[in-house]
Amino acid sequence: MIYTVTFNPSLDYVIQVDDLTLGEINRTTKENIYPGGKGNNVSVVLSNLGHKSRALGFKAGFIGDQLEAMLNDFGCDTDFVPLENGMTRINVKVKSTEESEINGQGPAITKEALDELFGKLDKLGKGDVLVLAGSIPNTLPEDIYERIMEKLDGRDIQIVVDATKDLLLNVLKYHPFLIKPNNHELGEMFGVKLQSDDEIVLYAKKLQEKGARNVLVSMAGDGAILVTEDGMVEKTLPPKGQVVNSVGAGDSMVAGFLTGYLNTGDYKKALQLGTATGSASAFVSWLATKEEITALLTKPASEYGL
Ligand SMILES: Nc1ncnc2c1ncn2[C@@H]1O[C@H](COP(=O)(O)OP(=O)(O)OP(=O)(O)O)[C@@H](O)[C@H]1O
Ligand SMILES: O=P(O)(O)OC[C@@]1(O)O[C@H](CO)[C@@H](O)[C@@H]1O
Repeated sequence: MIYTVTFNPSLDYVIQVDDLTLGEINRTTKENIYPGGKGNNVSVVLSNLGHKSRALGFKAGFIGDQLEAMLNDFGCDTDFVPLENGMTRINVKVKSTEESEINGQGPAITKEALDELFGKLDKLGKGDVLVLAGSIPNTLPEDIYERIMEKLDGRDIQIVVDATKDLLLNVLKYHPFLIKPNNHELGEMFGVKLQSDDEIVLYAKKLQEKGARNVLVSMAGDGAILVTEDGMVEKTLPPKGQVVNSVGAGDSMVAGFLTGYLNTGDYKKALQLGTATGSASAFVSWLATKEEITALLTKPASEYGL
């Protein structure tokens, strides 16, 4: 079974404001509300690609209830821990001449609620896949992903971590199956600005030296570079298209990569499917469907087990 964990899920309010001006009343020309949070997005796209998963995390207030209902409508199984106080956040994504995002702080997570989540995670075992994705509310300790991985260490669970800075660096000693920083996040972790593919590969390998098994570095419109545990270094370029909403492109890439890998056991195919899935989501108003993804594949979908 695949499990995703989103510590700070959201509803995403995606609005088009043609000419955003700070300090003025701005009017939208388009608005939509989608379920959000990185792990939840991975669950939605996995479901679109035919993989069942269970979305874990926390929900609070009526926004949390709505989030869960929307995820269930999109075919995702959820098992959220309810929080007694606070409200699941609403993240605002503004599409104008540029894309801007305002992400909420999110509700406080109590020790009891955290224990309940750990109780659910304790049931995972051999053959399960766990995706830990996104930021954590500032009420939680920075080592929370590390604690989860320490608890699950040695159970033969394939763990994917999509996080930044110390949240990611601290888990590497537990040998995550896959990590997916983008090129900016990779540079930030080492305090450098990465200028070339060679530099990206060099720093991806440094993350492997610290314990990561496979490192997938996404580069938005420039595609992605994968460095695998068996020494393969592979770059893909994204298909051409018009970006409509790139929120969730990275999460889609993770879902596509996992699907490709689980269906074929082939890292190269996983990278190709991951790239097409990321781009397919960037080219539509929300996370891509299977049809939208397969339309961007250069080989028959059956080659990826779809
Ligand atoms: N402008 C674009 N054109 C084509 N493909 C894109 C574009 N932006 C993203 N993608 C696809 O999505 C993948 C992931 O994108 P990106 O590197 O932006 O991830 P990210 O930074 O984790 O994104 P997010 O946090 O918004 O989900 C890219 O490797 C590419 O395949
Ligand atoms: O605040 P975080 O956890 O870093 O990111 C949250 C978020 O921006 O990530 C998703 C896209 O990847 C959105 O659905 C969501 O709003």
